[in-house]
Amino acid sequence: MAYQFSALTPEQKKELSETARHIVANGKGILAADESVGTMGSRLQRIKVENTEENRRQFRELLFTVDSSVNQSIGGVILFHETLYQKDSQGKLFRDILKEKGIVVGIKLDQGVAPLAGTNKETSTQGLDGLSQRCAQYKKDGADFGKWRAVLRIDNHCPSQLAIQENANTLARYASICQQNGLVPIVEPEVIPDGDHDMEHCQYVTEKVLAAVYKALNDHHVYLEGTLLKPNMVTAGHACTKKYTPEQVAMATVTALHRTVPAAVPGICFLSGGMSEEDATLNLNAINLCPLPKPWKLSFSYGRALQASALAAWGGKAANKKATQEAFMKRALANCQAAKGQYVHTGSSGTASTQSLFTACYTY
Ligand SMILES: O=P(O)(O)OC[C@@]1(O)O[C@H](CO)[C@@H](O)[C@@H]1O
Repeated sequence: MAYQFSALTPEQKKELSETARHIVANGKGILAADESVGTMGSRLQRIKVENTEENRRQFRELLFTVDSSVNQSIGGVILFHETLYQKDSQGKLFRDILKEKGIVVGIKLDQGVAPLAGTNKETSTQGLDGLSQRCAQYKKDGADFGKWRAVLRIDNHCPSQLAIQENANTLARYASICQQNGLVPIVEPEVIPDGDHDMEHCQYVTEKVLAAVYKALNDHHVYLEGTLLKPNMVTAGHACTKKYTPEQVAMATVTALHRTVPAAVPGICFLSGGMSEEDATLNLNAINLCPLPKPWKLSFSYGRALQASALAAWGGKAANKKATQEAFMKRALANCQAAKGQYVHTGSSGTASTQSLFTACYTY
C-alpha cells in the first residue's frame, strides 16, 4: 500500500478545506447558475426570451448584482465557462462582483454525458481529457471550486453496475484533478427523478450510488475535507402516485446519507432536481430538523429552485429589475433559513414558486 506518497501538501489541504467550509458556513448554500447554453435556452424559451449571449448575460447580471446582503445566504456561485468571462453593464467582470461580496466562484467542469453502449440508455460524463489544464486556467481566472454532474437513472436494469462504477470512478478522477489544481470539487452523482418508482426504491439506489462514489474517492486519494457532495434528495419518482411528506423525504434522505457519506465531508448541498421552489425549501428544512445524527452541513446548490420565480418576474425586461432581484433574494433567504432548520412557510408563495420544475430526461 503506497501510503507514503501523499497527494496534497498540508497547505493545499488547508486551502481546500477552508474554501469548502466557507461555502456552507452559517446556513449558506450555492447558486447553481452554470446552465450550459442549451439548458439556458430551454429556461429562456419558457419566458419567451431569445437565447442570445446578451440575454443570458442580462439575466445573470441581475442575479449577481443584488444587494450585498445576499452573502449571508449564498456562499458560492457556479458559473458556466461563458459567464466566468462576462461583465456587467458597467464593464466589471461578474467574477469580481461576486468575489467582492465574499462569494466563492465555481465553474462547471463536466462536458455533458455520452451513452454507455449496451445499457438501457445509461450515460457516462465527459470532460476528463485536458481537465487538469482547464482547472489550472480557471484557478488563475478566479475560480476556487468546480462542479461535475454524473447522471444515474432508475428503470429496468438501471442503474447498472457498469453505470454506477463508471460514474463513481469518473467523479473520483475529476475530484482528484480538481484538488491538484486548488479547486474544491463538488461531487454530483444525481439519481434523476424520472420514473414511477417509490421513495424506498430511490433510497436503495441512492445508497448504492453514494457507497460506490465514496469507495472511488478513497481509491483516488481524494481529501474528503476539501470536497462538497451535491446529491439528489431521496424522493419518489416524478410519476409515482404515492405522495410523501417533507418529513418522510427527510428521514429517507438523511438515512441514506448517514449510511454512506463519511463525517469528514464538510457539507452536502442538495440539487433541486425539478422540485418546485417551495418543495425544495420545505424538504431542506425538514432534512435539517430530522432527528438523526447529521455530522455535515446540509445545505443547497439549487439551479431551478433558486431562479424560477426570478426568471418569471424578469420576463426579459430591464424594467423588471427590482421584482427579479426581490424574487431571487426571497428564495436565497428562505433556503438559508431552511439550511438551519428555521424556515417557516407563510402560505403566501407566488405561483412560480409552487410550480413543478421537472424536465424529463434531464441528462445535461
Ligand atoms: O436540479 P437543479 O437544482 O435545477 O440544478 C442542478 C444542476 O446540477 O443541474 C444543472 C444541469 O447540469 C445545473 O445547471 C445545476 O448545477
